[in-house]
Amino acid sequence: MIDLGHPLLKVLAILITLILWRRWAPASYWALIVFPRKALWLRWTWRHVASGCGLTKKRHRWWFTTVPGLVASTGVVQVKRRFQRVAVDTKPWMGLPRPVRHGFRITFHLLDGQVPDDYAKVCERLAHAWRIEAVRVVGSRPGRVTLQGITRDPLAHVAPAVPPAEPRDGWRADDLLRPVVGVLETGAAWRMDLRLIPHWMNAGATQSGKSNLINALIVGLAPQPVALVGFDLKGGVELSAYAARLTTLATTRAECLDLLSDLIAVMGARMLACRRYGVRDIWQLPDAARPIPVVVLVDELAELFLTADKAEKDQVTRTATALLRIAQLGRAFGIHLVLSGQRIGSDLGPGVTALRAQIGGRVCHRVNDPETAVMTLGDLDPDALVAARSIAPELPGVAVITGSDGRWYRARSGYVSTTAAEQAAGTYADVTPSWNQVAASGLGHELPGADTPELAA
Ligand SMILES: Nc1ncnc2c1ncn2[C@@H]1O[C@H](COP(=O)(O)OP(=O)(O)OP(=O)(O)O)[C@@H](O)[C@H]1O
Repeated sequence: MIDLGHPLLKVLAILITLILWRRWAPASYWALIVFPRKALWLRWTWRHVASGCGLTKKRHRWWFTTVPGLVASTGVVQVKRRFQRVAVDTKPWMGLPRPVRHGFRITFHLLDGQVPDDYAKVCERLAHAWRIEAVRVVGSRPGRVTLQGITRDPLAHVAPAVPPAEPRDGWRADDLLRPVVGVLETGAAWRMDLRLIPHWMNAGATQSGKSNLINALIVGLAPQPVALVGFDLKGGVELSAYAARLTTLATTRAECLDLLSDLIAVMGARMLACRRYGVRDIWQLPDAARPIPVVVLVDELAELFLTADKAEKDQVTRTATALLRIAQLGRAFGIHLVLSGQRIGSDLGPGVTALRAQIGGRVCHRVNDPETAVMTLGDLDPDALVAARSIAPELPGVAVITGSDGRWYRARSGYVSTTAAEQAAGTYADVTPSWNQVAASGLGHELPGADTPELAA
């Protein structure tokens, strides 16, 4: 007969319960079992960790001790008296760690002379010291910085993006040009905010997830009153599936050049309208007079810059100049670029380097060559480069991106199959403005002086 009260059986039952709890409800297991121990340990070791990571500062303090030799243990001064003014290492004040999904958050008070970037620079050191996957700066306000410790990669499993089921359900006015395309490593939504960062570069090796991001963008933008324009230099194989929601699609270099000229003409007309109203950009225009925003999706940017002979060189120069003009002026006039490609290196010509300087939004998926990573992220932070170079091939869709706060983040797009994106494009086909509507939108609505010859033209 088994004695159910036997201590060994009790221990076994507790162990099995813990294992099952951890497996089936990892979030509550983390918050109630693992986190309290971790939080105590973080507080207990903070002085050593802060000192090891270079976050402490020397401060002079009055120090009283009954055992003078003890003060020497700070490694600063040898004192003979019991009451002494000594230099000691001061650690930044650490708030109470708070559990979050996949980790914890802690707010620190910055010591005088410190800035949040000092913490961003030592994130990798902190992650090793705390024995966790990663540490990121997730917020700051005057005198405070909040760090998030990530205990396991939250990007390993990201829920697929679900296209809105009902037409017109898909967006709110606040979401205009701010589609959610995935999740950030911190667990927050990855919003590709075209209003804040007007142009984006989407780089990555083959099979790294570039097209998936375009699909997620199509699903996010399809319900919105925006014009989507496609440049598909892969002969249309990537974007033609979404033709129902595209205002126009160019598939050859000549077509691209014509379309770029048309976009520049539209931009010129919008410029004139803004001037007539005395405003700086289309977002300051009255709602009725605001032109339709245009999002230009370019697939395989390198194809636009490759030259085989002299005749093509002229075409490429004109294309590069047109893209650069849109990148420079497009934000104010509601024309946004999303440039995708495998190679976005300076070997494609000086046009690419100049273009990059105008593109604030960066998405760097797994890349084959360091130069594309440097080209995409190089002016962000050396740590961003390291993070991009270490994206594993088995995690397509993972990328290093610029966040709305100007910092870099690891993120992963929500999986969107071509079929789902095609379906979304079909559902919202009736939202698609024609090219004539795009060109004429916003012009002539009670425009002061609309009858002037230059505008009428
Ligand atoms: N966020 C994601 N989650 C899960 N799977 C993804 C994700 N992104 C991409 N994939 C998968 O990875 C594979 C490659 O993705 P995708 O076609 O987007 O890559 P790509 O960079 O556009 O490749 P190529 O340059 O060859 O067209 C696809 O099978 C896709 O289903």
